[in-house]
Amino acid sequence: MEGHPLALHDVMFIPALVAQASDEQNKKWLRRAQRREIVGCYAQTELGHGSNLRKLETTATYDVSTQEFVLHTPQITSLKWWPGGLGKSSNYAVVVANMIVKEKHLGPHSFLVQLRDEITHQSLKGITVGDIGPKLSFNAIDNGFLGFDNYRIPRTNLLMRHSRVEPDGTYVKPPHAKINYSAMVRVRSHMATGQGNFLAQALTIAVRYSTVRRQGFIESGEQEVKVLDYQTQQHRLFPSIAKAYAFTFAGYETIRLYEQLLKEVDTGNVSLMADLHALTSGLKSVVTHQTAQGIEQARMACGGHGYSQASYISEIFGVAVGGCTYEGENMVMLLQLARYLVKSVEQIKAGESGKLGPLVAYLAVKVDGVDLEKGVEEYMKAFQHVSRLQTWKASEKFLKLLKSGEKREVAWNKSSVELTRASRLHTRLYIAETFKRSVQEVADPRLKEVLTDLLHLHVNYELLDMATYALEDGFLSSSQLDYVRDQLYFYLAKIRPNAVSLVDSWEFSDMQLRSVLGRRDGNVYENLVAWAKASPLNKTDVLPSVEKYLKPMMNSKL
Ligand SMILES: CCCCCCCCCCCCCCCCC/C=C/C(=O)SCCNC(=O)CCNC(=O)[C@H](O)C(C)(C)COP(=O)(O)OP(=O)(O)OC[C@H]1O[C@@H](n2cnc3c(N)ncnc32)[C@H](O)[C@@H]1OP(=O)(O)O
Ligand SMILES: Cc1cc2nc3c(=O)[nH]c(=O)nc-3n(C[C@H](O)[C@H](O)[C@H](O)COP(=O)(O)OP(=O)(O)OC[C@H]3O[C@@H](n4cnc5c(N)ncnc54)[C@H](O)[C@@H]3O)c2cc1C
Repeated sequence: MEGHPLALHDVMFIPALVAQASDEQNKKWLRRAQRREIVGCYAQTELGHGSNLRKLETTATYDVSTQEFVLHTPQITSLKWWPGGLGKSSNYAVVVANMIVKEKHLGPHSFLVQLRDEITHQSLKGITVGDIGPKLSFNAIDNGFLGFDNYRIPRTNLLMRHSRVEPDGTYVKPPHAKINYSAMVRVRSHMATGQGNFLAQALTIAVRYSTVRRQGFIESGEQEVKVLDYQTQQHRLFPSIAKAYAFTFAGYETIRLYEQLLKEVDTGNVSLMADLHALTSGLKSVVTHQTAQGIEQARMACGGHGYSQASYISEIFGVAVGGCTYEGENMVMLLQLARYLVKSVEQIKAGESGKLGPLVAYLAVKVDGVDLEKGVEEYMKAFQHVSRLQTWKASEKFLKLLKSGEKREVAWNKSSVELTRASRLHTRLYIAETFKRSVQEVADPRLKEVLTDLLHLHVNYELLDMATYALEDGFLSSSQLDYVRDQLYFYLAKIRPNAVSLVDSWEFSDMQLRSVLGRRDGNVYENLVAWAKASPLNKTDVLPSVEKYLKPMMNSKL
């Protein structure tokens, strides 16, 4: 859970080679990387810039006389900073640098760079590399810094699957300007399943513990109740169980799309790139945020013991919440999706609705009202309505500011909170729709019934959470919202008997969970005592600090 120093080798280094190095280059590098003869990382972010890639400062200047690139770190802010596995483990890196050929700045490009000697592992001359120090979590990963002092690499170390620099310095452009961002798009495509998994771990711990923990009464005179029987506890945990399933289903879809994109790009078709970028930008942001919230609620649902490291939930939280920042800070990525939404609105206004992609076609179709009692399809229409309403409002705000003479960037900034709201609603619609589609495809009728209950819980919870938007233009009445509330409480109670099975079905082993509270056998109290006794502070009855500090204080006459 704390991460692994070679994680980025598998998660980004190899995928960057697969997607960006030419077949010829990969004959040299890929097998070696796959066999772990070389260990790599993905070095893009710098001390001064992470979000705004166009302003990366590390330069790779082509020297036509030697047919080499000269990598250089011009100032302190240009140091690579954060890459996982860079500090101590990697001897190679895919380095993203601003490429300069014949004095022309050609923007960020990826290079394979050797950092350390393959035998001694010592850093090479011209390279400064090290670890950036302890972090909130992920402390088994050596996130690192890296500087170059006019460090030379062969021309052929530019990853040349999509763009090339010929020996004479002729630049051959890629088929899409952002094709070199593919390693990030890949991780973003996988993040919904990854985050769903983190949320599932925390929920497994909290739900199991909530059936062991007895406290208080619902009806007087009986045995104290399992805390999972409280409606508030169910409300805290069950909607997140639904989300963990929903994120996993949505993630399967984005992984499939990414695989499809890879194949299409290889045949020169880059048409899916904009759609997948918009989709994964929004999904990564919403999923990481809701996962962090869900894990924190799971921790609190365990009361005092949730705060102990014995719960292990704090470590899961620390790792998962990193996802709000890595692979694109959430606000920044929500605004990437917003660009796509605003463009879609502009297309509709220009009478080109027919050109809209399937995920945004609903923006052009108005619905007057819904009958929620008819079922989930009507909820989908309600989600579409709130997302459409907010997307149009935010877009109109931006377009009006533009028309009034504001510069594009200023108008964008003044509309950005509203735009991020639109992106979230659009993404939550996507999650609900993929959840619905996935449940409909389940073949086993008993499984389908339980998952359908979760789906109903999800759509009621989500609609209630978006109620402000739905009430704003009178789309939903307050009596409809009362119906949604009643449905929500109905499904909380209906799911209760299946709650443990729903979390057990994720099949985390005790070794994976590392939680005293979440033990499969439920022997929480005995093991909490054993865990506490094993604390380093309990190795001796009297600590040295007693002689050193406590006694002088206690014996002092002052
Ligand atoms: C089995 C595999 C497992 C996989 C992973 C599993 C994950 C599960 C968790 C397990 C944990 C494991 C370890 C943890 C790993 C952590 C690793 C972290 C790594 C990193 O963080 S790497 C660094 C990541 N950095 C970023 O993400 C930076 C964010 N910034 C950007 O991406 C860009 O700068 C930008 C997108 C915000 C803006 O780019 P730019 O300035 O160049 O572009 P513009 O804003 O001007 O936009 C111009 C148009 O280009 C389009 N665009 C941008 N990007 C793309 C893209 N990628 N694809 C297609 N199109 C793109 C914009 O939309 C614009 O289009 P428009 O038409 O003009 O609107
Ligand atoms: C655990 C972890 C692992 C990482 N691993 C790697 C790795 O392997 N390789 C690698 O290269 N990098 C890695 N990173 C770096 C990571 O990708 C960046 O930190 C991330 O992209 C955010 O960029 P930043 O730090 O520049 O944030 P900043 O952009 O400085 O964000 C600060 C604030 O500014 C806001 N902001 C910035 N730009 C805008 C904008 N245009 N509009 C509105 N608001 C804006 C943000 O929303 C945020 O609130 C890792 C980071 C972490 C935490």
